[in-house]
Amino acid sequence: MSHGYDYDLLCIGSGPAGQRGAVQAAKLGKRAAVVERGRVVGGVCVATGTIPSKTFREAVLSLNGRAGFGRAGQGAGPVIRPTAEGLFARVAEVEQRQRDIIEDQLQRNEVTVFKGEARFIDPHTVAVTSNEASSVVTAAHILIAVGTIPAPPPGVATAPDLVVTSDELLRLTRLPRRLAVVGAGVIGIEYAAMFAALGIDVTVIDKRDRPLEFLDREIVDELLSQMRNCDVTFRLGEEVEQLEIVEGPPRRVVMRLQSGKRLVSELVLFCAGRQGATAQLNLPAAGLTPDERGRLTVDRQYRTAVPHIVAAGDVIGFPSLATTSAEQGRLAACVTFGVEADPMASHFPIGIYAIPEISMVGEPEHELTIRRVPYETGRARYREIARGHILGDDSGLLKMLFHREDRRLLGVHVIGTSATELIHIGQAVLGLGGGLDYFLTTAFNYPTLAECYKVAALDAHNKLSA
Ligand SMILES: Cc1cc2nc3c(=O)[nH]c(=O)nc-3n(C[C@H](O)[C@H](O)[C@H](O)COP(=O)(O)OP(=O)(O)OC[C@H]3O[C@@H](n4cnc5c(N)ncnc54)[C@H](O)[C@@H]3O)c2cc1C
Ligand SMILES: NC(=O)c1ccc[n+]([C@@H]2O[C@H](COP(=O)([O-])OP(=O)(O)OC[C@H]3O[C@@H](n4cnc5c(N)ncnc54)[C@H](O)[C@@H]3O)[C@@H](O)[C@H]2O)c1
Repeated sequence: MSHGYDYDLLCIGSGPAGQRGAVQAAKLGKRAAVVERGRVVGGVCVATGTIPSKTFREAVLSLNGRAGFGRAGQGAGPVIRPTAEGLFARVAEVEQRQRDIIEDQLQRNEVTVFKGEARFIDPHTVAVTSNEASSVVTAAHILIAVGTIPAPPPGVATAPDLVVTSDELLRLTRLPRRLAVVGAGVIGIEYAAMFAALGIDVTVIDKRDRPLEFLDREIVDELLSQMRNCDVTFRLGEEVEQLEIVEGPPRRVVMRLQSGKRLVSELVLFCAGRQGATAQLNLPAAGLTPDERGRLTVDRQYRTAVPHIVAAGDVIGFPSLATTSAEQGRLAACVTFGVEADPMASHFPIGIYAIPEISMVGEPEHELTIRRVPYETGRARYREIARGHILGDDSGLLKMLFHREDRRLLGVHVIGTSATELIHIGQAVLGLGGGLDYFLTTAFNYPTLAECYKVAALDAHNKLSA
């Protein structure tokens, strides 16, 4: 089918979507290649996103000596003053290991890797340009998996010591005493929690009145309360209009808010959304037009408006997670080569690696209320659970929502130690269409946090029987 082309599938971008798309094509016996403009393979996921941020979090937690709450150096023992160098060393080590694994996997599957920036010449032809070389590659099919870049801060360019996005944050050479975080999305909340746990004064500014609106409100309220206990200040309902650098000494950043206020900070993390990384692709040459945030629209089979070009991962928008991007990339490759593959399950979990961590699957309470679905809640607090005591986590909470009539599980919401792991029990039950009776009749290992499921189910059962 692809006679005359260099490759059967060319994936632009080597993040989770591009990698999985290429490997899936190779497994189907196709000639696959990946183009990556970054120094190394792995995408935002390995270079600046998921892997570095989660490794940094572990480094912070190991300083605190437990999965949680309070600030570095508090509690027993001498005060520890962490250094940027010490914290980031582990990040670099894990990133390198992840890259080795990905490179090895691509090599094993005979996927060619082109280093350079891809730019369409025509719908089947891409120019790949780097400082060292340039080449032209043709392909029968193309997977656009270029991911996203941070929205730029208004008014200033990023400056390593004053204004950073999540791309530069973990390259700081010293830790600040105060940090302002603009944007209380997932990135802002995660990093605010991590820096606060290091004893840094953190202020979070967001134009919305409630952060993380897609999560269950009870869980978000609990998170904000725990973050406030860690001295994080939230300025909600405040829009940052402009950033300005004031030459010192000391040099400072001034944030002008729409309300007329001015806030001064020694370092600003600007994480107020991300946009599709399509600006350099010359999409018109391929016959494609991105939306106003640089993203591409696809159908349920990841096809763009041009039949032989598919797109997957963050560049197509929600849910923009590493795991869903990888699965989309794999499915897009299957679709491309006419291989039957079940669509991705609709119930995928969301994990927010704040301190404490949060995870959810299914629907939050306010969505059920809006849709007038009759439901009952069951709660288990870690302080009632033996494993919670052993871990020293008294503030964790697991909440399940069941349909009042047929007792189906509708949603699970967890805040506390291992929430992002614990959620998968709920995900399996939800995905298999199970409900209250499963939890009432099953037994879990003891002492584990899984016991929360039993306790929460009994709580819901008692309410439904009352
Ligand atoms: C700070 C942060 C933390 C995150 N934490 C989590 C988390 O905990 N859990 C989670 O599930 N998700 C997390 N994410 C999201 C996750 O990283 C993304 O969903 C995932 O990386 C998207 O994969 P992708 O393959 O679509 O694109 P990306 O990983 O963004 O990869 C795209 C690649 O394409 C390359 N590229 C772009 N344009 C071109 C071009 N013209 N030519 C050649 N190459 C090009 C880029 O250099 C990049 O390497 C986080 C993101 C950030 C920013
Ligand atoms: N654990 C995870 O799964 C994880 C972790 C980190 C990032 N991610 C991914 O990264 C992306 C999140 O990126 P993000 O947090 O930058 O974006 P976001 O869009 O989620 O949040 C941006 C926030 O900034 C606020 N904002 C925008 N402009 C503002 C302004 N001028 N002043 C004040 N507030 C402003 C918005 O109200 C919003 O709350 C998502 O796609 C997410 O899926 C996922």
